[in-house]
Amino acid sequence: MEISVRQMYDIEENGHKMGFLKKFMMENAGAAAVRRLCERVPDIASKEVLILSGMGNNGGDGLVMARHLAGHGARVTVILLGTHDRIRTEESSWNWSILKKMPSVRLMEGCDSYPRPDVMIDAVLGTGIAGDIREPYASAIRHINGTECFTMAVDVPSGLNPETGLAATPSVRADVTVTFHKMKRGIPQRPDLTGRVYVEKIGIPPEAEEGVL
Ligand SMILES: NC(=O)C1=CN([C@@H]2O[C@H](COP(=O)(O)OP(=O)(O)OC[C@H]3O[C@@H](n4cnc5c(N)ncnc54)[C@H](O)[C@@H]3O)[C@@H](O)[C@H]2O)[C@H](O)CC1
Ligand SMILES: [K+]
Repeated sequence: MEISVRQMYDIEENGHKMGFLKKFMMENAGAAAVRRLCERVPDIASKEVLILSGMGNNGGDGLVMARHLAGHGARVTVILLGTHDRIRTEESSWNWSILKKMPSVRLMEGCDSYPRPDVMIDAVLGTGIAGDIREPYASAIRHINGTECFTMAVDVPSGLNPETGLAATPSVRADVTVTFHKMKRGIPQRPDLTGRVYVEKIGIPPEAEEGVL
């Protein structure tokens, strides 16, 4: 079943009000994405992974992935597309503060030149996308598309509108996309951008869908 972005936000909100806090959803989202990544890239411990994280919760999912990937022995760099004081949500800031205590993960706040990794994680933009892509997000997306390496998009390839299926210029072209809870209706419209799509449950109680679906 495909759902709208509005329905996804309402389900998330209901789950949060039930006490299944958004930070738990984010933890499960990042962990599920890493499990899929390890399936697709079995020798992850020998890999250089670059995570490009935006300032919203899509970026927060990327921060969770950084911690899990460090646990798997990967060499992880996170580029936050702004400064940490401009992170927009409590759950994402919370994950950033954990990474600050982890020398095993290289953290950068903004950057002039991007490292060239073996694996790229697109955690730039998710369901919060609105309008034309602004900087520094646009450059980050162009960088992702300019590398040949294996690319995983978190929730939706950045630039693709998960409601309408319309793709901004630029939009990420991913090898795989891991989306959360249920398929958002715009995602299956652009297999050329998403690559293979996995839909992962993130622990939201089914009761959170009552009155929404
Ligand atoms: N579905 C769930 O239950 C869960 C989803 N998670 C993840 O959260 C994101 C949605 O997070 P949100 O903070 O609402 O939005 P984004 O991160 O996608 O973007 C907000 C961020 O981006 C800026 N922005 C928006 N449009 C543009 C643009 N055109 N150009 C540049 N910048 C833009 C905006 O200003 C904000 O800073 C969802 O996709 C999932 O990945 C939860 O982690 C778990 C639960
Ligand atoms: K993304």
